[in-house]
Amino acid sequence: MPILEVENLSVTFRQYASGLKERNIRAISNLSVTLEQGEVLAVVGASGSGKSLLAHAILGILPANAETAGSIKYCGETLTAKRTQSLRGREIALVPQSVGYLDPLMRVGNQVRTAVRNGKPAEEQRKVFKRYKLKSVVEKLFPFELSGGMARRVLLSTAMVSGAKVIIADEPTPGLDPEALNEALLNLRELGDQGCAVMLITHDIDSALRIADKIAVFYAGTTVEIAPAKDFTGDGEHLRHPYSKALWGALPQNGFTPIPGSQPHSAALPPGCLFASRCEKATKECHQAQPDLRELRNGKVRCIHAT
Ligand SMILES: Nc1ncnc2c1ncn2[C@@H]1O[C@H](COP(=O)(O)OP(=O)(O)OP(=O)(O)O)[C@@H](O)[C@H]1O
Ligand code: NI
Repeated sequence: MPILEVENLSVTFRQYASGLKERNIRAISNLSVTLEQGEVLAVVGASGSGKSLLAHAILGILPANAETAGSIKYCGETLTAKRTQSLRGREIALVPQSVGYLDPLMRVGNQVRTAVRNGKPAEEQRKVFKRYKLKSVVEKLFPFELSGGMARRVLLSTAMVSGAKVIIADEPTPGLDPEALNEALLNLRELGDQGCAVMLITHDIDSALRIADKIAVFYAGTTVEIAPAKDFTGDGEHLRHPYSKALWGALPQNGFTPIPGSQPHSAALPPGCLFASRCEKATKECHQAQPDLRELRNGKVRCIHAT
C-alpha cells in the first residue's frame, strides 16, 4: 500500500474580477500520484504547473479561497482537515519553497529544536547543523541574519530532525553551494533508504535524477507522466509523454531545444489535452477531451498517442 496516495485532486480558486464577475482558476486538475515507503519521487515541471500547491494540499495549508476535489490518503486513510493537522510536522514534514516560512522572531536553533521528535532537542539540532556545516553561532541567530543558503539549510534541518515518515521538499536547493547541495541530496536519499517516503519538488532535473527512483512530470496542473528515473536518458526515447520528451530535450546537455508556445493559463484551460496546442502529435481527438492517466511500460502517461 502506498504511504501517500493522491487521487484525482483538483484545486480551484474563485476570483472576483471587476463588475462582480467571477472567474475560476483551475490550478490543479485530476492530478494523481502515489508515494511508496522508501521511495524518492521527484516532481518536475514548469513554473506554475501546480507543484507547490500539491505540497500545500497534502499538508492542508492551502489558502482559504481554494476549493479542492478528489482525495488524499495517508496509510490508506483519507486525510481530513483534522487528521492532517495532527500529522503535520510529525508524520508529514514540509521543507517549504520560501525561506519566509521561518519564524522571524525566534532564534533558528530553537526553531529546529521544537521540531525534534526523537532524542534530545539541543543535541539533535547541533548534530544536524554540523552536518549542514552551520557553525555553532548560527543557532543563536534570527532568520533575518542568515544568508539565503543558510536559511535553506535551516529549513532542511527542521525537516530532517522531525522524524517524519513523509518528507515533502519543495525546491530545497536553490542558493546552496555545490557542497551543501550534495549534502542535501544525499540526506534526502538516505531518508528514503531508511524507509521514509520523500517527495522532491524541483526545477533541477539533473539533481533529481541523482537520487530519485521515480519522476512525476507536471504540466498545467496535472501529471502528464510518471516514469522510473532511469527512463530519463539518451534522447528521451524511453519517455512516454511528448512534454516529458520536450522537457528533457530542453536541458542544456541535450541540445537546449526549446518548446514553442506556452503552458495554458489556469484561468483558461482548454477542454482537451492540456499540452495539445504545443504538441506535434496532436490530432482532432486530443482537443476534445482530457486523456486519462494510463499505465504504460512500467510507468503512467496521460496521452492517447503514447506507445
Ligand atoms: N492563492 C492563489 N490564488 C489564485 N491562483 C493561485 C494561488 N496560488 C497559486 N495559484 C495558481 O496556481 C498555479 C500553480 O502554482 P504553484 O505555486 O503550485 O506552481 P509551482 O509549480 O510550484 O511553480 P514554481 O515552480 O514557480 O514554484 C499558478 O499558475 C498560480 O497562478
Ligand atoms: Ni512552487
